[in-house]
Amino acid sequence: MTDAVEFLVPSPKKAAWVIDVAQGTVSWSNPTAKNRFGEALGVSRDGLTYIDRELKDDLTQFLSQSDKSALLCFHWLIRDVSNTLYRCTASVISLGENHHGFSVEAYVCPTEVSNHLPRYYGRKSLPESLNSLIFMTFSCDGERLFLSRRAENLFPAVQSIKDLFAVSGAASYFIQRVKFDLVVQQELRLSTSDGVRWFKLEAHVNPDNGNVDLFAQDIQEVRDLEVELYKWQNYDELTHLPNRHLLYQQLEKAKNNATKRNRRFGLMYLDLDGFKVVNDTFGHRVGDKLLQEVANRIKNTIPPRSCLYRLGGDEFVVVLEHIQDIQELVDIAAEINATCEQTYPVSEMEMVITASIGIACYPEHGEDIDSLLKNADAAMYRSKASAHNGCLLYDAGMTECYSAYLTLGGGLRKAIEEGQFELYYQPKIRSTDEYAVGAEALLRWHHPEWGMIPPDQFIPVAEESGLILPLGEWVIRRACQHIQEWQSLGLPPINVSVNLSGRQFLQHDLVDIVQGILTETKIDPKYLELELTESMLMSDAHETIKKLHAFREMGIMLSIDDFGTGYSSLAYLKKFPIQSLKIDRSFIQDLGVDSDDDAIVKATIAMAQSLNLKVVAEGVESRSQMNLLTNYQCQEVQGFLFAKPMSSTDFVEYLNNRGPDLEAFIDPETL
Ligand SMILES: Nc1nc2c(ncn2[C@@H]2O[C@@H]3COP(=O)(O)O[C@H]4[C@@H](O)[C@H](n5cnc6c(=O)[nH]c(N)nc65)O[C@@H]4COP(=O)(O)O[C@H]3[C@H]2O)c(=O)[nH]1
Repeated sequence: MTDAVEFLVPSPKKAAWVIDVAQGTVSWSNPTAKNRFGEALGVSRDGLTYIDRELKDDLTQFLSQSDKSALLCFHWLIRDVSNTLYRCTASVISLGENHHGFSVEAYVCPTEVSNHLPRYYGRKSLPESLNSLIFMTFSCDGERLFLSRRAENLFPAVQSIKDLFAVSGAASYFIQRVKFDLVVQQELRLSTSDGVRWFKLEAHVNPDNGNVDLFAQDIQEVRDLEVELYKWQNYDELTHLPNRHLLYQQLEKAKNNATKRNRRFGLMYLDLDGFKVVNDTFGHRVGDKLLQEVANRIKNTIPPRSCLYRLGGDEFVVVLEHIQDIQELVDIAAEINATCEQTYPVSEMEMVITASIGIACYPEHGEDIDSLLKNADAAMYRSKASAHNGCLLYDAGMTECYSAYLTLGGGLRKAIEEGQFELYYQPKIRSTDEYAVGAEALLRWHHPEWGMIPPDQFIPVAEESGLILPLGEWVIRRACQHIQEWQSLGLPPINVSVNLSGRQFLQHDLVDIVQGILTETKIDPKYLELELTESMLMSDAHETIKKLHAFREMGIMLSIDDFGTGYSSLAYLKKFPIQSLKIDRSFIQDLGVDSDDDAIVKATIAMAQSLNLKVVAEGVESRSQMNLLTNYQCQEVQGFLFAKPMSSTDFVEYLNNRGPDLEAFIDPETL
């Protein structure tokens, strides 16, 4: 195969030499010939290089065929010092009066050709000797005169030279060139009995009769290889999308077009949220399948004038040319977000994955390709840090945030080691008597330089980097230690809920870790509650149910957080052994103002009760919201109306004032 490629792209430094036939010597050779062939050119004796005896005889005989020999070349095979096969092509030249020689050039010879190549041609038996090659002769008018056996098999219907060609325009051009140049070499597509294939053609006009001798070499395999190579360099193997290499090319073109025509084009940087977790948990085969599905979905969502690229991993870029205004980009990104988040049936699972998108527009957000890419990337990171499955348009302040985001990752690691984290507690209030009967543990990071960093900003970074696993374990341990401390202070035992992150929930030994912490802190498991989100339950129902049952068997309470923002299917929730659900604060916010939210909250509470689930409303800020929730028989509430999250010390004081008396205390589990 390599031979064939080399054959088509001969080295710029061709080996060439001249043979004096009468003397049987190489009378001149260029350095390439000397270096490449050494003694294969001939044996050195008395300062001369003598060619092989047999070759001398053949050349002499060839010459003796009078003038006819000059019309064709004499060919033979030779091996270079590294044993590579070359084809020598010798043309008759004059070395003085009645003194002839040969000018020789050597080309790498593909093995498949060498197998069929006769030692020479140009004698009477020429056509017969060429039967295994694709050789044809046409009259000066292009009429078929002779086809070798192999040519006959390939082109049985050919009557005229132009019938050979797949494209008639190419035929006329080639024939015209042959007429003018007399010797033509060209790569063209011919119509064979096997379909259209690429050939390397070599045509010579016979000066005696004007006939055209045509040699063809089938190079379809080489072409296929070249196409493969192009695909390999420019397309992603998994999704078949164009890759980074083509992206840069298209961006350059898009920029030039936009500058010339005073137009805009847009760039979207897409990164899947938590894809690493999918890969780590379900393996690369499932991850790959999911990537293919996502890529297909995005491809079908974007407008026809745009193009999707895969940069690698879970990163994609969309380029959109001819944008009228920036809002168009935002709308398309929102559409991508919406289609991405639908479930994906992968390996008999209903998988969920979302994408964070950063948008940059030329020329507003960068005048060169690198700045545009960098800024779209920064916007994507910003979007990911604020919430998953969102999109953000770049603005100049983001580059700063971006570097802060990157340093957060490193800072997080140090923060765990240096104990910069603290758990705050927000009371959960029983609606009937407004006593604090539980609390939610909320993580706080006291950064030595930046002060308090809210969890919304660092939890996504911790998720992405995997640091959520040690951090999440620390949260569960610390919450259990506090439960134990409060009980030893004589406070009524209350239930404390801890948020689990998606990646943490997928951790294969999570059940063992929690069991270890319970044993270590010696608390009754019923006082620990794990808050899960709907999307965690959707990823792999079978594994999830197994894990949830293991927690339930240990006596741990389970709840669904942010209910209403995901699948909101109560029927689906029936499958899981959970005890309560928390209505997301976005529904509570407009309670009494937005009748839709009222209806949703009312229906959720009613349905949850029919499933024997406790309902907690979060984000209660006003008395009117509280009154409505009590009316709808929501059992517990949480919100700034009662208390903001507070440190453990403050919470102890709070419980002393607002918690139920020990005697009057009702065990939360009996609610
Ligand atoms: N506007 C308003 N907000 C209220 C009100 N009542 C409570 N909140 C806030 O709502 C969030 C409730 O927590 P979440 O939905 O689980 O949402 C949490 C949770 O998803 C995540 N998070 C916090 N701690 C942890 C943790 O230890 N592990 C994990 N995985 N996530 C955590 O960060 C999110 C945000 O936590 P926070 O900033 O502490 O924000 C808390 C809380 O301060 C109210 O009346 N009005």
